Amino acid sequence: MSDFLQQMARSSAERASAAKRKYSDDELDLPLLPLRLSSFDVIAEIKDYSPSEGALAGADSDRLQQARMYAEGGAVAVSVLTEPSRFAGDLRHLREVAALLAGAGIPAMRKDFLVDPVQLLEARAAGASGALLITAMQDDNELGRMLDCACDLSLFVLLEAFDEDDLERTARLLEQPRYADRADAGQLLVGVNTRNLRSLNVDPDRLRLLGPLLPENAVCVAESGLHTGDDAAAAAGWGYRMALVGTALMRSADPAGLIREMRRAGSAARSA
Ligand SMILES: O=C(O)c1ccccc1NCC(=O)[C@H](O)[C@H](O)COP(=O)(O)O
Repeated sequence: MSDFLQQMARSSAERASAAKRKYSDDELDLPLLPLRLSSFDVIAEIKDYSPSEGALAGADSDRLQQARMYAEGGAVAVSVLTEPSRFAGDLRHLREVAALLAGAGIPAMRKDFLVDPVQLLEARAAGASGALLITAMQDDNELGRMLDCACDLSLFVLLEAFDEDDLERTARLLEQPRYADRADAGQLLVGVNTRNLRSLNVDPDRLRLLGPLLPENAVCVAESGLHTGDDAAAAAGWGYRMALVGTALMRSADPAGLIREMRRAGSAARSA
């Protein structure tokens, strides 16, 4: 595991032990929204700060207005960073965005470095309908425990890979009927993150190079460093059916228009 992920795993475990408690059925009884997939989709991210780019949200920026624009552009889901130490995230951000989006039928996803099932309960209690899990942060048993908890809570999962090894492990997990069924239903997605966790730069070539290793029985998501419709079209040509986009949308003067353009270009490339 890279130093960055090790650091994130340690601080995440500390947060998880502080979060350990029982969650009542009432707390978990919030709207649960499945992903409704189309030909090519965008998961739009709310991200106030990026370790590689610095501040993405100005002091006067309005998180809820940003989420409204994501909904207007047709985002399939909104990812909300909750990691506090390097991304200035907070569970409160997720709670606010999920409550707003529930009215529009758009699921919110917890984006963090999750290492303990209690953090999935926490996500659900904040109104999330999905969560990101990072394959490289856990061994198969630990990851299985997280996936089982997510299935029990009916959360959709974006299972994130950084390299060939992660994708091989993912393919083995997807041989298990429980996870294969979730993947078939489009509720277990497989992501490829182009971020190099040593330099923190993105490596756009990774999407192309790992394209042939994408599992056939899952919807695959191109993550990090996508900025334009052309980027979405290229990803679609390599076998991805979704893009996870944060920085470009946080910086755009017209996030709804950019989401529409990425969806259009990705979808056109898929049908070409
Ligand atoms: O965003 C970063 O600088 C970063 C650094 C180290 C590990 C992860 C990082 N980002 C998490 C993500 O995966 C992205 O937020 C997500 O894929 C969206 O990427 P982008 O569109 O490039 O903001």
